[in-house]
Amino acid sequence: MTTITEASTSKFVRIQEGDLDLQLHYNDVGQGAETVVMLHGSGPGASGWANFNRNIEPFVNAGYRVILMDCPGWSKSDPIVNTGSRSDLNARALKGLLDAIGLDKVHIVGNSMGAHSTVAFALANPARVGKLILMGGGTGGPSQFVPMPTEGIKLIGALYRDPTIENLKRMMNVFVYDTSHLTDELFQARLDNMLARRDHLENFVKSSTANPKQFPDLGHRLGEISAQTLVIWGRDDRFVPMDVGLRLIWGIPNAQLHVFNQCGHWAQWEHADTFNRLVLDFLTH
Ligand SMILES: O=C(O)/C=C/C(=O)/C=C/C=C(\O)C(=O)O
Repeated sequence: MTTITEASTSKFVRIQEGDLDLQLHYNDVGQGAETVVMLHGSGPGASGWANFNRNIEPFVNAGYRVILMDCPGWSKSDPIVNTGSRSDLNARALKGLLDAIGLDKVHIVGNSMGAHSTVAFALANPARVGKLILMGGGTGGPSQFVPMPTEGIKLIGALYRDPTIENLKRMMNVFVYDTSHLTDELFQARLDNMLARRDHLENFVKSSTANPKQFPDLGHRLGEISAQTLVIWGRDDRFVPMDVGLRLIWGIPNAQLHVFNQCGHWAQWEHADTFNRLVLDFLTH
């Protein structure tokens, strides 16, 4: 069996979606009849590969084609300053990507910002979604219990403004429940990703200054989503609080919620084996 690597699955595509005209980077892995798109979160240095490296192979081995889209303004995709809804921007980018590579209908796993963007995509393109998996996100808007912005989101902001290893460690230590799994190698890889694209970091700060509400509250539209939806959360999420997940299952008619104990904002990584089994079972039945 050939080893799956970032380099061997790396692809670029030019998309034109209305006034959105840019080059996107994505990874295309496996050859299944059904496709799972994975959308990463908004932290500095995030990418599809960085967010989902513990999930790609199990999905491919289960027979799925996996597409990891790097959102505009992240990783090897083109830079952008975004002053409107970033959820809508990413949804338009995903539509452009799917059109360009000829995919009609996909399942989507969205992490945090990726989950906000998944909901925006499903609302705009209901016929093109199979099942949805929303993790640590799905809509912006307030928590009923936790002051916002949360401590995690404040640390992301600090890291974007001042991308040092110290600020990265401060953020990552709040990111996960069990920090003993955060290795120097992981910190270094993430720091390298961040510093490779200072233009992305600067653009994120410009975007958030121009429009602090990059992820609007889509709560009032959740009832329009008919797709079967699995919402996954970490009980100890200090970035996007768990009660946002309760709002999602209140709003989306065909939604169920799984909460991981001892889990922060990265369920797909912190509880990878259970996460993979749970999602693959949900996709199959
Ligand atoms: O502000 C929000 O609602 C969303 C925040 C995020 O998307 C944070 C995600 C962070 C990561 O997943 C990462 O890998 O940095």
